Amino acid sequence: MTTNETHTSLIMIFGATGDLAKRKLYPSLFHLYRKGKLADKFAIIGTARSPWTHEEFRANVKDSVLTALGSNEQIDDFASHFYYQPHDVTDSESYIKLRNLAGELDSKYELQGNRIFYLAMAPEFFGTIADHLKSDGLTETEGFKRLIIEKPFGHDLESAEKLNAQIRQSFAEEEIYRIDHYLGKAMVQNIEVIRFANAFFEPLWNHRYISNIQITSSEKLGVEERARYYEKSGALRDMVQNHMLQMVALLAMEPPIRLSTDEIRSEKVKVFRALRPIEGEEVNNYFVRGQYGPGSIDGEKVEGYRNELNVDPQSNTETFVAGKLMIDNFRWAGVPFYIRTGKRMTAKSTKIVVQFKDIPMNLYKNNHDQLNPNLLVIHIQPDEGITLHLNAKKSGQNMQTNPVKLNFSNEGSNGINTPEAYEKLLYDCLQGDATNFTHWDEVALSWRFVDKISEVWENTTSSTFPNYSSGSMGPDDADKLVEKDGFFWWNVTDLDVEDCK
Ligand SMILES: NC(=O)C1=CN([C@@H]2O[C@H](COP(=O)(O)OP(=O)(O)OC[C@H]3O[C@@H](n4cnc5c(N)ncnc54)[C@H](OP(=O)(O)O)[C@@H]3O)[C@@H](O)[C@H]2O)C=CC1
Ligand SMILES: O=C1O[C@H](COP(=O)(O)O)[C@@H](O)[C@H](O)[C@H]1O
Repeated sequence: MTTNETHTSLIMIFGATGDLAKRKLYPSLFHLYRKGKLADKFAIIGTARSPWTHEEFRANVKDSVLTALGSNEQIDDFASHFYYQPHDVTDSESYIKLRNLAGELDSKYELQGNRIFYLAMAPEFFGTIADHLKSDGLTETEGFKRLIIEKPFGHDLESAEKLNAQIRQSFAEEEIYRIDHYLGKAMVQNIEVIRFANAFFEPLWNHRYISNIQITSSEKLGVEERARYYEKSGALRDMVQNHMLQMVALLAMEPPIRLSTDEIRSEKVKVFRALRPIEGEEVNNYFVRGQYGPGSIDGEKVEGYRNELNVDPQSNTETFVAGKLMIDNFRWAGVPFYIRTGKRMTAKSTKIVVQFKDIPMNLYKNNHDQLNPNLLVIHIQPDEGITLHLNAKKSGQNMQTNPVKLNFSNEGSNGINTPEAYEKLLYDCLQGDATNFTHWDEVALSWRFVDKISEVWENTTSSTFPNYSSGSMGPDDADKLVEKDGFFWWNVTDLDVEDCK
């Protein structure tokens, strides 16, 4: 469901002085404002412990927009909608102050009692805030009330269940918007369109014609200042439980009977239910973990993970995961979905490669032509687009083949598209469209899958860490994982849309 309406709401941001708010949320809100999607009837209340005034807050918001977008047109008008209330999440009294300010702004901007609460804070506070929002009367409102909740949603299934039960005391499932920012990326949203709006893909989209699917999401950055969180999370919880599994679900799901939130989510849930559980001794046959050592990125020397700030020098935390997922249903029987993700790799790149099966016979082999497999490459970031790798005839008087690439480049959006993803998702929430947010059932099933793997990894110290150099594409075992099935990882750095023209 999407419309181009403008929307009226109060947005209350918990964690308003933090990194996410500054780098992603304020620039996204500014974009929406500039595009006329927020109209004049909106107000933002920022809250955190820092004792800022409204003016200091507005100056920070302007600064973050200027830094991210370099734009100052309409910035003063935009910033005038921002208000700040210092507040400690555990202190009941300050929720009363927030409630009073919300009431005042409701009348001033004619917000019809619509409220979005955005929890951009450390996850240990999510439950407490949700409790207070109800007990201190902030959710008693005449309009809609919606809760946007950042990742991670729990640390494992048990903690996620507890958190879910707690927030469900204050919000109904349809009022909860669990963010997975990959679901806001243009080309992730395009997966469904590519599959379900093209006559020639859907008939081929199954085990008869697809040999394997590879999803790579590599980063050049290391752990940066996030070691306190990352040491307990690792790449499996940080990237696989959410973003990687969500992409798998979109690639593997059945066509929904209609494009409604419930129908799409229900098809994704069926994929998670069909995921072959990997546990115990099987884990190391299906999954490979890695941790970066020192190396060089863009010609600059960088430290290994164990030397990063706040990281245990003996850390057993994985900064890289490669895995083979099997979806045990009729459509996907026998087709491996390979995933890999990690920090400090060669390139910042997210790509999906769908490799089709070889044709039954090569008629051109007398010319010693090696036929390349057909590939569909979906470029998620930094370049956005689609490439089809085909075989065509070489020009001239011969019957020789030549690999060719048909390319669609999503012009005008070359870069890391995270702010745009937040913009889309914020707008979806304003519209009450939860399709691109994760339902509790998806979260629960993906934790159930991931927990079995982390159980094994946490109970066995890796004797090989660090096992890949910064600036590489991960440990050798990740290559072996795919090679033992007769495949290899397609080189994502050779597959850029620009290179395919
Ligand atoms: N940063 C990013 O790129 C991403 C972040 N996320 C998620 O977003 C959330 C926020 O992350 P991030 O912005 O990086 O975190 P930060 O540590 O930068 O910000 C935390 C915020 O919480 C406030 N805060 C801390 N303790 C309290 C308290 N007791 N009462 C009230 N406010 C408090 C801090 O402000 P003050 O000190 O003034 O109180 C600050 O505004 C996390 O769940 C994270 O996992 C998800 C994806 C990417
Ligand atoms: O959620 C997260 O995602 C980022 C990667 O996001 P991207 O949009 O830049 O691809 C990752 O760096 C971070 O560790 C993780 O928490």
